[in-house]
Amino acid sequence: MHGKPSNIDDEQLYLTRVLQLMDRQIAELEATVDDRQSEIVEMKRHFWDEVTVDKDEMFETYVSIMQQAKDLASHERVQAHAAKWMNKLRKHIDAPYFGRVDFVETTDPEVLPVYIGLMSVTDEASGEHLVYDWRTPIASLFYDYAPGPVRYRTPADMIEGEMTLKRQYLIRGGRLEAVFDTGIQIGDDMLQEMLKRSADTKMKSIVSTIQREQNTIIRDDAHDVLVVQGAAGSGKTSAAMQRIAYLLYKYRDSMRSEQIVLFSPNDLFNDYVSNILPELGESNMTQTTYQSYIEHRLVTERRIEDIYDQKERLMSTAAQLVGEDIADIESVAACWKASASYKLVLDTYMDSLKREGMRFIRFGTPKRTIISAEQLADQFYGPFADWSLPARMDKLKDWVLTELKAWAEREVKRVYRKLAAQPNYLGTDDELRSMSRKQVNKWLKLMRVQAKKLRFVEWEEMYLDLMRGLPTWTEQAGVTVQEPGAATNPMASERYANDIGKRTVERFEAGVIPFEDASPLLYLIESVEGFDTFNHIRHVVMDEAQDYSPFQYALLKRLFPRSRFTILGDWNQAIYEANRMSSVASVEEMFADKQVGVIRLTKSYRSTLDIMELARTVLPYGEEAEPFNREGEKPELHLLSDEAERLQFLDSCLQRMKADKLQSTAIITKDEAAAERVHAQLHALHPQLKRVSKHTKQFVSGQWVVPSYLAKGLEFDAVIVYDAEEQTYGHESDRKLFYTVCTRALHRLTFLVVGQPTSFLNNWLSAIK
Ligand SMILES: Nc1ncnc2c1ncn2[C@@H]1O[C@H](COP(=O)(O)OP(=O)(O)OP(=O)(O)O)[C@@H](O)[C@H]1O
Repeated sequence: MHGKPSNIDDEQLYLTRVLQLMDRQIAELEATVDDRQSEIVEMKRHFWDEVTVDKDEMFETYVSIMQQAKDLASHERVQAHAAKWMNKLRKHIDAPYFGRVDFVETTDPEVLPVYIGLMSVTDEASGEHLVYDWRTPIASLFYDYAPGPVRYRTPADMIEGEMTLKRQYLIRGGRLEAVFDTGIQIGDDMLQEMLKRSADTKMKSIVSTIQREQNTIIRDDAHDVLVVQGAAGSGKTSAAMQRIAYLLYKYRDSMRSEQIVLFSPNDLFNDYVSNILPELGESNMTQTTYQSYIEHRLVTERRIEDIYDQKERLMSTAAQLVGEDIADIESVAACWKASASYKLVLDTYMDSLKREGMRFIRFGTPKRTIISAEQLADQFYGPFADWSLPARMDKLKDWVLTELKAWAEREVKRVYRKLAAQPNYLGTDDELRSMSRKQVNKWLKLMRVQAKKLRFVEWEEMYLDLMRGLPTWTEQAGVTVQEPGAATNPMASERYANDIGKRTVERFEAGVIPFEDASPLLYLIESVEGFDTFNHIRHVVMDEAQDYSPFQYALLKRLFPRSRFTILGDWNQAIYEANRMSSVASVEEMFADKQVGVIRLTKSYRSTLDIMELARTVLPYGEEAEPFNREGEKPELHLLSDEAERLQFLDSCLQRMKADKLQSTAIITKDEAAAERVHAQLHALHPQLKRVSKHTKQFVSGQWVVPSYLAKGLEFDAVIVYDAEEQTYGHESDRKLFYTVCTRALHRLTFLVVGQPTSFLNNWLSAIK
């Protein structure tokens, strides 16, 4: 492009040119797709006609078949590629670009206008790049600089020059609706426009308004582990999604979307973010949760408690102890079992297993033992004793397989003799042999699977051995059990260890593996069996990373040894006191053997200025969160005389939100029981009202009742905090939970209170008096 469009008419002409080119390309690709489709159909129909089948020349026949198959595959590849490109053009033709920078390279006086969009558009006839993909190196100028001296890095070089213009466009349905010339930040006007919008059902991409600090996250390539601490609503999740799209573009020849894994808090959140990559023209990555990995890996008949059940349990025991001056043993146990100190206890226990303590499961049929538990232990602690634990397991497996084979040979003969000795005629000799083999193979097959999967250890029983002797093991490990933040006290420690051990045994006996025990149990199993690894995974993204314990980090790190990590968290929102990495510094320590980068996002985009200012008073000592200057309704607090009046008021709130056409409203209760109650009471009047539970899989717009901890990571146009009283949010440990709840609101925040408002609101209430 020579000569730059400088006024609105020129811009209109440029857009028309781009649209015409895209239209032409779509038409050409359509023709290619259709042609190839008919050719493929023809080739498939006449595949054998084209092959020369020559009985005497088998090699020639083989070559001929291979050639035909190769031609077919090549046609199919071309067709798939053309179809993909065509769909991309169709998708982006409504708004082919959103930004432009004019760049003059130091070594060349010509002005290069760089239009930036979601995909590149090139005029192949002239070789001109009419639109650059937002992920190209030159496009980074748009996100990083104001007009003036600039530079960007290409794979080969650093290019320097000057930016003479920075412009943004609002294009909808192929029509140019607005043009803004912008300065340092990507137009505040544009961002205001974006942020004023209603919360949609799914998270949206932010490509056209990525901020400079977010761009450093998206394009960072220097670190193996990138840790992002970002205030609530600072765009951590959004930036992470764009980062994945960026990496898929940059490494398009070597990285596929399935090689990227997103660990998110739950299925609902996974659904919430599932649209972004397809919107950006990429396939979705693998999305999972830590719980689903644990459930896949721990083969057990017991129910594995998840973090939400644990939270409910801890909230209810804490509520029972309000005002009492005794330690909450449930909370002490949950915190301690997620700590590095408990890991030392497990390591000590594991060390002892080298000498004794392994519990094995016999091999055999229900009636007959083939290899007893004692024989297995004799091998493990006898001939294999010099090897490491995983090597011993491997050797034991081989030994078992050999023993089983020998048994099977003996058993087939025995069964055959038994059948042959029967007075009734059962079949020919061959038939009798085959019957005997079949009978034995049935058991052999089962036992071989058991051996190959190393399912011959009673792991849960061993874990309970550890629990029964917990005070001793703790002492041997040289650590103490203590309340979080309390001073070391060996007497109290022994009592705690004893109590914790007993309670754990009781829970296991009741058929439940508590959440705090699931990761340690898996750690025990994997340390002895050898660790599971997913070597093909290239990148792991952990969202809500403050909610993972050191144990979980250690497991994930080992699971993905060849992967880079993007770790996003907000330590202000660490609502699982019992299960968390204490700080960004501890994450850095965890990955001390890798190149770690830390980025802090302090600006918050989600909520209005008033909501963010309120949130800041809830957490005065938290990490900085600078609100984006967006006006809205002031947060409200309503004092109500009783539960009946609260429900009545809620009913009118819901009606108002509906009349105001808000797309999404959340009534946030502290716990699940309250959510169930509110939903049951209001459902008749508001049949559209839905309740979120940990089993909810789909995020759709509308009116919801949500327990506090499940609202994490999500956002709503309006949030009504159902039970904002001291009685509910009265404990210091609820402060971050309350902060998290308040920061879910984009435009409106309402507190309902029966009794005394929570003291977390005191600062705000005195400020607005
Ligand atoms: N650069 C941006 N342009 C437009 N919108 C943005 C930008 N950055 C963030 N947002 C919007 O701000 C909101 C919050 O973003 P996001 O959910 O990614 O933040 P977060 O840091 O993960 O939040 P939290 O930790 O509170 O869950 C979203 O609505 C997102 O679209």
